[in-house]
Amino acid sequence: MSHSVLILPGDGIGPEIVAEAVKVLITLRDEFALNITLEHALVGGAAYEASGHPLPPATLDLARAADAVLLGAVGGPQWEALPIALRPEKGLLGLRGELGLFANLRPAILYPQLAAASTLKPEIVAGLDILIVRELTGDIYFGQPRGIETLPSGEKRGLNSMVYTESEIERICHVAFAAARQRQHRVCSVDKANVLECTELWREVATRVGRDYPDVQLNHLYVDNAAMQLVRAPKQFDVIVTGNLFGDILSDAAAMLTGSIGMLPSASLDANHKGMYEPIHGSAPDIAGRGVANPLATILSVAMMLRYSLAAPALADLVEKAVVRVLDRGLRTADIAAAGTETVGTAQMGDAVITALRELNT
Ligand SMILES: NC(=O)c1ccc[n+]([C@@H]2O[C@H](COP(=O)([O-])OP(=O)(O)OC[C@H]3O[C@@H](n4cnc5c(N)ncnc54)[C@H](O)[C@@H]3O)[C@@H](O)[C@H]2O)c1
Ligand SMILES: CC(C)[C@H](C(=O)O)[C@@H](O)C(=O)O
Ligand SMILES: [Mg+2]
Repeated sequence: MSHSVLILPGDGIGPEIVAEAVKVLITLRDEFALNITLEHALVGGAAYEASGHPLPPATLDLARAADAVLLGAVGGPQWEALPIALRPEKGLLGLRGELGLFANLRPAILYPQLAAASTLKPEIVAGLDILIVRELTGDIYFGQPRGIETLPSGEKRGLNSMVYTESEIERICHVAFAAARQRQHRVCSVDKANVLECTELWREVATRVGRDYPDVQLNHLYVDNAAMQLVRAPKQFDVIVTGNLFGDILSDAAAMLTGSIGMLPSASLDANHKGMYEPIHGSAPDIAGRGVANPLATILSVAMMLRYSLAAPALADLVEKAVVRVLDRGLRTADIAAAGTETVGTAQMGDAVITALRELNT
């Protein structure tokens, strides 16, 4: 069966890193019998420039029709003065919300070859393998009411609402517990139940769902402690399940444990395994256009796409093995290179992954 994949390069380094991931998809299509069709569309700032909206209806329609979406990154300083509703980030949030992509899987794995690239001591991070399960369509990101209003005094007030329903918490917790069953059978639920009622409910529901998984050990941490534990002793974690905002922040922190944010892929899934796949990093305006960004997070996102949406787990393994092989060979983009050592550019890294894929096929 043919699967359709929509490519949304986005802004900044998005087009550069996505180009390498598309090379991987095309190689798999042409040389490894992966039955896919590729479509391209605009999202984010690029779409705003072309059509006045960060998520044009045509892009949303294509995304709805696709089996999987590959997204680079959105945003940039040139769009920061726009109203929130027209900002590039709204394009991304619109896709997540409209497609119902509530389950965001963000694995943080330390490749042994990159132990020296982590800012933490090697013994703290060696063997690290965490899965952050971030709820992606609720919380303060989507809660109502929201906005900036002017009070009778003339002073302005900004407002966002942290909102979760029981069913939203339940379904993401089931994703986390099911994932833990495939791993180390441990779930840490992260909240701020000592202060916020919304997350008091989160803890209650997580505990209830946990009773369906007696073989999985559940513990709870407040988010401030969880942030501290992530840098103190990250290997204590197996699966972390948390809300949209805490998951956003904790996953960037987890990224640095692995050496670079340029290494972390993600999958955002609906209830039927339709998914959007993107690196967890942003459009990196500081390095955009220079051909130096690390494409591996995006290429590893393709591996997740193969596994979760394209029913091609063997090819997913192959892509991951190819990434390991280029790391073994010592290829390093600037973000994962030790000081003073040789680096490769975005396209060279992508080409090296393709070479490794072909070698692994023989
Ligand atoms: N999913 C997304 O599309 C997404 C995610 C985060 C931020 N953003 C947007 O991106 C823009 C920039 O945000 P930011 O600077 O806070 O975060 P960022 O993730 O873009 O960059 C943070 C730092 O990491 C570096 N970096 C990121 N990706 C890299 C890669 N692949 N290779 C090498 N280095 C990399 C950048 O150079 C920068 O120094 C903002 O507009 C923000 O809203 C988008
Ligand atoms: C760009 C922004 C909307 C996004 C988020 O906050 O979810 C990003 O930081 C991410 O982690 O994917
Ligand atoms: Mg983020």
